[in-house]
Amino acid sequence: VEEFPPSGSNGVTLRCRSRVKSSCPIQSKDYALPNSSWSQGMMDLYSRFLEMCKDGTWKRIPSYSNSVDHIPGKAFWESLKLMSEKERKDTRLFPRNMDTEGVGFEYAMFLNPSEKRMVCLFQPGPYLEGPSGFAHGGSTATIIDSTIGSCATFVAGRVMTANLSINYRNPIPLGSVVLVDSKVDQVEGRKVFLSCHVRSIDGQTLHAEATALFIRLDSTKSLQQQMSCQ
Ligand SMILES: CCCCC/C=C\C/C=C\C/C=C\C/C=C\CCCC(=O)SCCNC(=O)CCNC(=O)[C@H](O)C(C)(C)COP(=O)(O)OP(=O)(O)OC[C@H]1O[C@@H](n2cnc3c(N)ncnc32)[C@H](O)[C@@H]1OP(=O)(O)O
Repeated sequence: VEEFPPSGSNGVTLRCRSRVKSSCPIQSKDYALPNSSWSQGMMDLYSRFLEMCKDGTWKRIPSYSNSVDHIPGKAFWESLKLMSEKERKDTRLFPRNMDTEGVGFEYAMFLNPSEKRMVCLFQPGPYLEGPSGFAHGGSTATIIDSTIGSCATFVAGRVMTANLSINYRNPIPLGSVVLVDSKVDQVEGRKVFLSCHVRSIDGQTLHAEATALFIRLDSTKSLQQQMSCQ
């Protein structure tokens, strides 16, 4: 069974590995669902975006601890050949590397396919501290890269960050909620140019702005193309 994005409300996607009989599904936990560490501000913003998903304008993007679990359709099976069982078990996406809820990266992404836009609701926890009481700039770079990267992945398929340029305008208080808003500006051959703004929920504070260049790695179809075929 393959679903993308998953339609179930429990956030659990069932998939089968090619080397495993179909009676042995793998359950991947979706981390982009509310948990008890989410503040009221995070919950309100999440509900607002869920509401905007109802007419199909926006799509909630599930978040798993391993990048291969994000790849739908044929590419998913192909990717399994490229990654051993051991690698699957022993690796984790960097922003999903902490088990305790609320201490690290709490985030959820939403995609607007027609605008080629990905937003991320981000609540940085206490283990992301840089300056006292504020998020480390590296954690801000990580969430920007992940949001922009997911946006580029949606539009172009397998990509890598070639350049990421960030201007830090105002520090992000730990435990606050910010909106990371990214979009594809231009695609030229293998090059995908994107931009991003990180703002407070009320839009009054600009925390950071960024531009990025991603390079498409191969000729696989974009996730957008794959989704429209399903
Ligand atoms: C429904 C939607 C679902 C969306 C979500 C789905 C999935 C999400 C999945 C998982 C989510 C997880 C994370 C999100 C995704 C990503 C975030 C993390 C991304 C990273 O954390 S990634 C690690 C850091 N990243 C690197 O570790 C890159 C090291 N690097 C290289 O691996 C190579 O460098 C490479 C591949 C970049 C290029 O190498 P290459 O050999 O393929 O290509 P080449 O060098 O020929 O460049 C081709 C043309 O780009 C120009 N060019 C290249 N680099 C440039 C630069 N820096 N500035 C200006 N121009 C540049 C050249 O000048 C040439 O231009 P021209 O063709 O005009 O001459």
